Parts: sequence; structure tokens; C-alpha cells
Amino acid sequence: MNIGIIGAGTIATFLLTEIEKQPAENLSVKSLYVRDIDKYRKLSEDCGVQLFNHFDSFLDSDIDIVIEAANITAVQELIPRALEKKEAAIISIGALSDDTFLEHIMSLANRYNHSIYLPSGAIGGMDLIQNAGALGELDEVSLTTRKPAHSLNEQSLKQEKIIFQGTAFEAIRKFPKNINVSIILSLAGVGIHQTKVTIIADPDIQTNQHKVEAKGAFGTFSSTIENNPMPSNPKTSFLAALSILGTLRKLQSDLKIGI
Ligand SMILES: NC(=O)C1=CN([C@@H]2O[C@H](COP(=O)(O)OP(=O)(O)OC[C@H]3O[C@@H](n4cnc5c(N)ncnc54)[C@H](OP(=O)(O)O)[C@@H]3O)[C@@H](O)[C@H]2O)C=CC1
Ligand SMILES: O=C([O-])CC(=O)C(=O)O
Repeated sequence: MNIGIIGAGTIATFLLTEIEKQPAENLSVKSLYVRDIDKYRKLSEDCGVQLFNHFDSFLDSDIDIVIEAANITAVQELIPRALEKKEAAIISIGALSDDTFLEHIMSLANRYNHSIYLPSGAIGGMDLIQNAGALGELDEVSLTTRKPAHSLNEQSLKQEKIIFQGTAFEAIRKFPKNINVSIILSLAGVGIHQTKVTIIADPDIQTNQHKVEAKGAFGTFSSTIENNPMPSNPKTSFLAALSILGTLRKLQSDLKIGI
């Protein structure tokens, strides 16, 4: 499967490097769409990947799937165009907190017969949350995120502080680079207006921690992940980058686990 990536930052560089190390996997990153070709020329030379700053040329290059690894605005601007020609995977899932946009890209996916893949990012258990709500009997879903204070621009904190409490809809608007996980959780579960989110800035931790709790006819569920951050962008957890690799592997495998 030939891959084109939007963006060339932390997650994109991880994918480039790791996919190149596994030639037997039948995955290959062929093209990168960037805003500034000069900034990423060395990366492209080191990894043997072609750079594009013209989106249609990127889409027309030898790729089967577009992976967005940029930001919410890039999803809004570029994914509708991508879906006319290719499959797409999105990691800046916060963009899907806009119902009108979500309906728009779903109708494009349907019209052009392309799927939209949403890797589970820095959390897990989305299969369980979806299954628990299969009969509409999922009553409550919440997320408590605890991140190092500096990741949340709270460098001066001396002790932990709750910096946000509200819905996922409100959370992603206040923290668009830190709480994409709340939107995939909402899409899997009870929606952006019902999913409760708490964000804690903690000066004494180094990991990105997410606690998911759910309650319904199925029983109760609780899981906590302590994510190691990516060195080049501590806001981003290593698992978020791994989850894209996981999605690509699942797409290629005949054994679909947890689907
Ligand atoms: N779903 C989840 O669980 C998680 C999601 N994320 C999200 O993943 C995304 C990527 O994270 P990460 O790799 O750490 O971010 P980085 O900031 O390291 O990299 C972002 C890259 O995107 C590029 N970019 C931004 N806008 C555009 C555009 N319009 N067109 C092309 N390229 C663009 C930037 O380029 P330039 O140099 O031009 O600025 C940069 O190369 C972020 O939105 C982040 O919030 C992160 C962690 C978890
Ligand atoms: O990487 C993480 O831990 C979570 C994150 O940034 C996001 O959801 O946007």
C-alpha cells in the first residue's frame, strides 16, 4: 500500500522512519504534502520521499491512502478534496467535532466509495465503547486527561490544577492540540455533547495520562493509559503515532481483530 502523508512533523517523521525499516510489510510512504518545501528538503532526501506543495499533484502521485498528520485546519481544508480521489486516515480527529463537517466528509466518502479511517490515537478500547453502545444502552462516558503542565502552557504551576471541566465539544475548542482523544471517544460512544471531559495540568508528571470511564447496560468500564510522549513534541503521545501504524497493518491483514 502506497502512502501519502499530509504534514512532516513528529507523527509523519515517525511513520516515514518506521515504515522504511519494515520493507516486508508491503507499506511504503511515497509522498509528503507540506507547506514549505525548503523546510523539509533534508527529510525528503534522507527518507527518499517526494515532497509536494500542490495538493492535487500530491493526490495524483502514486499513493493509495492519504494520512493526515498535521492539524485540525488541514483536515477541514484538505480531507474533503482527498476523499474525492483516495482513502483517508485522520489523526487530528478534533475536526470531526463539527457535525456539519462530519456529515460532509461522510457523504463524500460514500459518493466516491472511499473509507475514512480513524486510528484510536493516544487511547484505546474504542471497540469496547462501540460494542457497549450497540443497543443504545450506554449511559455515561467520561475522560480525565492529565498532562505535564508545560504541555498545557501552564509552566508556572507548582501543583496540579484542573484547567477544564465540560463536554468534549467545549474541550476540543479550548485545547485543539491536546484533546483529540475526547472526540474519537465521543464518536465511539455517546457523542460530543454528552461525553464529559476533565483536563488536569500536573507539574510533577512526564507522561500523558488518559482515564476513560463508561457505564451502561453492559456494566462498567475503566481504563487508564500512561503515555510516553514523543521527544520532538511532548504534547503528542508515542501511542498516537503507533496507532496509525496499527491501522495500516489492520487494513492489510486478513485477520481483523476487535473490528
Ligand atoms: N488523535 C490523537 O489521539 C492525537 C492526535 N494528535 C494530533 O496529531 C496531529 C499531528 O501531531 P504532531 O505530528 O505531533 O504535530 P507536529 O506539530 O509535530 O507536526 C505537524 C506537521 O503538520 C504540518 N502542517 C500543519 N498544517 C499543514 C497544512 N495545512 N498542510 C500541510 N502540512 C501542515 C506542519 O508543518 P509546518 O512546518 O508547515 O508547520 C508540521 O509538519 C496534531 O493535530 C495533533 O494534535 C496528536 C496526538 C494524539
Ligand atoms: O497524545 C495525547 O496524549 C493526546 C493528544 O495530544 C490529543 O488527543 O490531542
